[in-house]
Formats: sequence, C-alpha cells, structure tokens
Amino acid sequence: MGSQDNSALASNAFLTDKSAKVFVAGHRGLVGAAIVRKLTQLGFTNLILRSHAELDLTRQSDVEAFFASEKPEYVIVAAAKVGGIHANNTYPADFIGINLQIQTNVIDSAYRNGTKKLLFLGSSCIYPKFAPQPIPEDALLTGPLEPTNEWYAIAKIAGIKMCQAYRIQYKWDAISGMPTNLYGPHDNFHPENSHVLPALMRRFHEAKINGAKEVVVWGTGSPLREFLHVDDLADAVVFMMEKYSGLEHLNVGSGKEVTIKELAELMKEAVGFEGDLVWDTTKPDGTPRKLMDSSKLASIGWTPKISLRDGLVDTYKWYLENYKQ
Ligand SMILES: NC(=O)C1=CN([C@@H]2O[C@H](COP(=O)(O)OP(=O)(O)OC[C@H]3O[C@@H](n4cnc5c(N)ncnc54)[C@H](OP(=O)(O)O)[C@@H]3O)[C@@H](O)[C@H]2O)C=CC1
Ligand SMILES: C[C@H]1O[C@H](OP(=O)(O)OP(=O)(O)OC[C@H]2O[C@@H](n3cnc4c(=O)[nH]c(N)nc43)[C@H](O)[C@@H]2O)[C@@H](O)[C@@H](O)C1=O
Repeated sequence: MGSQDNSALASNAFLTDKSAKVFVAGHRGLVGAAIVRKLTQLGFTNLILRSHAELDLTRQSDVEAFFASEKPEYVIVAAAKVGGIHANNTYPADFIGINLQIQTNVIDSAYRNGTKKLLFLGSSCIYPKFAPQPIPEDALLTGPLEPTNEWYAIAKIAGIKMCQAYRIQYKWDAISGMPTNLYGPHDNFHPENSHVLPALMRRFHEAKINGAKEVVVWGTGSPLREFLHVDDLADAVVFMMEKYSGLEHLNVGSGKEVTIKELAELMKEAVGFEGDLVWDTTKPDGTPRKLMDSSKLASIGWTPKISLRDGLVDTYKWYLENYKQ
C-alpha cells in the first residue's frame, strides 16, 4: 500500500485550534461520552453534538442537511449499533445494516462538506477468528471471521475500506482506529445485550444486594479478552487526531489479556459479592482469543495508563452513583 499511503496529508493541527468545530457522533454512548469529556478537559469550545433523537444518522438526507448546515471541521465517528456476543448473534440485520448506513452517511457527508479530518472507529472483531496473536493490523482479511459477530465485522471492515478509498481517490484525511473491548462510565448495562464486563458488574451487584448464593456467567470461562478503559481510548483518539495520518487502520489495545474466568473473579472482588460462580455452557464463547498488537500506535507515542483493576473500581463507583435501571 506504500505508494497510496498519503501520510503527507498529516496536518498536526487538531490541538492548535480549540475553537474548531468538532462533531462527535454518538456522544451519549460509552466512547462518545469519554471523547467529549477529554475534548472538554483539553479546552475545546465548539463541540457539535446531536442525540439519536435529534439526528438519526441512518437517514441520509437528514445527515446531508446537518453537514451542509454545520460544516464541522473535524469528525469522530463513535455512533454505531453496538452490543455484546448475544446481541450480535441475535440481530445480524441490525448490526450490518444500521452500521453500514451510519458510517456511509457520515463519512460521505463529512467529505462533501469540507471536513478536514475524520476518525472512524471499528473494533477488534474485524480480524479472523484464528488470527495470529497478538494480532497485527495486516491480519485483516486473511481468514474467516468469528460467526457470532461477522455481520458487525463486515460493516466495520467496510468503514475502514471507505476511509482508505476516500483517502486514495480524494486525498482526504480519513483515518481508522480499532479499539479492543472497552469499558467504563456510560457503558450499556443491559442484562443480555451488553458486553461481558458491564453485564457481570450489574449481575454481581444485584446478586450482592439480593443476597443471592450464586451468579451465572456465560460460556466456559476460557476465552481470553483484552480490556481497555474508555478514558484511555479517548486519549488515544485525540492522539491519533493530532499525530496520525495514514492509510492503515491502527490497533488500540491495552496489551493485557485475562480469561473470562479471571475477569469474573476480579469483578466479584471489585463488587464485593461473596457467593459462587456457575458457568452456563449453553451460551457461546465467541472467539477464543483476540489480543491485538498495538505496537504501531506505541511506536508513534501512545500507550495506555489505566490498569484493569483500577478501571473496574472506577467503573463500579460510577455505576453506583449514576446507573438508573
Ligand atoms: N464498547 C466496546 O467494547 C467497543 C466499542 N467500539 C466502537 O466504539 C464505537 C462506540 O461504541 P460504544 O460507545 O461502546 O457504543 P454505545 O452503544 O455506548 O454508543 C453508541 C452511540 O451511537 C448512537 N447511535 C446509535 N445509532 C444511532 C443512529 N441511528 N443515529 C444517531 N446516533 C446513533 C447511540 O445513541 P442511542 O443510544 O440513543 O441509540 C449511542 O449514543 C462503535 O463504533 C464501536 O464499534 C469498538 C471496540 C469495542
Ligand atoms: C467488543 C466486541 O464485543 C463482542 O465480542 P465479545 O468479545 O465476544 O463480547 P462479549 O463481551 O459479549 O463476550 C465476551 C466473552 O464473555 C462471555 N460472557 C460471560 N458472561 C457474559 C455475559 O453475561 N454477557 C456477555 N455479553 N458475555 C459474557 C461471553 O460468552 C464471551 O466468551 C462482539 O460484539 C464484537 O463485535 C466486539 O467487537
């Protein structure tokens, strides 16, 4: 891809103008809210934010009208149909259709309305189920996907390719970041449709409050997952907006993995539940392992700061103070 790698598009100007218009799509979600917190801390004064109710990003004409009127200088795409293994497996049409619509509308309208730079967020599920570990960026499209999330993965791969195609054809500064499994404040704590970490936090908390003797955890407990606190991701997003401009997507991980059993034990301790774990092996394990190789991002100067243990304590504190069922 060397000759097409328009790294000369790099402007390193994102942090110099804090009054620039920045559209954070999906600002009420786990990731979008963390990016807004980070940009606000940094002194950005002109964030453009629209809730789903105010602007449905699947509606092409509404998105076009919004971009034509607001003309954001920078765009961060953190709006998506997102969920854990059960949601991905149960609603394949939503996961491919809604995500293709949102990202296509936003990326195309941003380009057509003069946005200087756009960052698209994908996910580590884009890689083949049995990719080499840790997974380098160039493992993309080298093998079959994990079946529980292939619909979502195909949409995310299309988003990466769309950014690359616009970069090549239009010399436009669109980049992509692939975060590992995330957690933190404003996560989705739905009992079935969420990811494992918020699901277990809520289940252990409710078991503790109700004096339950056991908590059910899905699968065998053997899959390995890499977790990153969303405040670290927001820091990486700002870093990439400032420092990175290239054709290739960049992995964003913590470099540390735990088994689901280890996660459940850590969660039990963080929440203070004293009963037993029961494994429901009728539920899918999903991909056995997906540790990403984030050395490219590290080589340009970004590394994470928040340990899983500290992040769990911080997130449980947020849950206790804020979560309303
Ligand atoms: N959570 C994770 O573990 C990971 C997340 N990512 C990526 O990060 C990004 C954000 O994920 P996350 O913050 O966890 O997801 P959330 O579900 O927490 O947030 C998604 C946001 O997108 C909004 N949204 C969804 N559909 C629409 C729509 N049609 N129009 C307008 N807004 C919409 C949601 O609004 P509403 O709730 O009102 O619908 C919500 O604010 C995604 O691209 C995801 O792939 C990547 C790796 C891991
Ligand atoms: C971010 C990522 O997220 C998803 O992939 P996943 O990593 O498989 O996601 P998960 O967090 O749902 O599960 C991780 C592991 O944990 C186990 N597990 C135990 N108990 C519960 C439980 O109660 N809920 C859930 N959800 N999982 C549980 C579960 O069986 C699995 O083995 C995709 O959406 C994918 O598209 C994607 O991008």
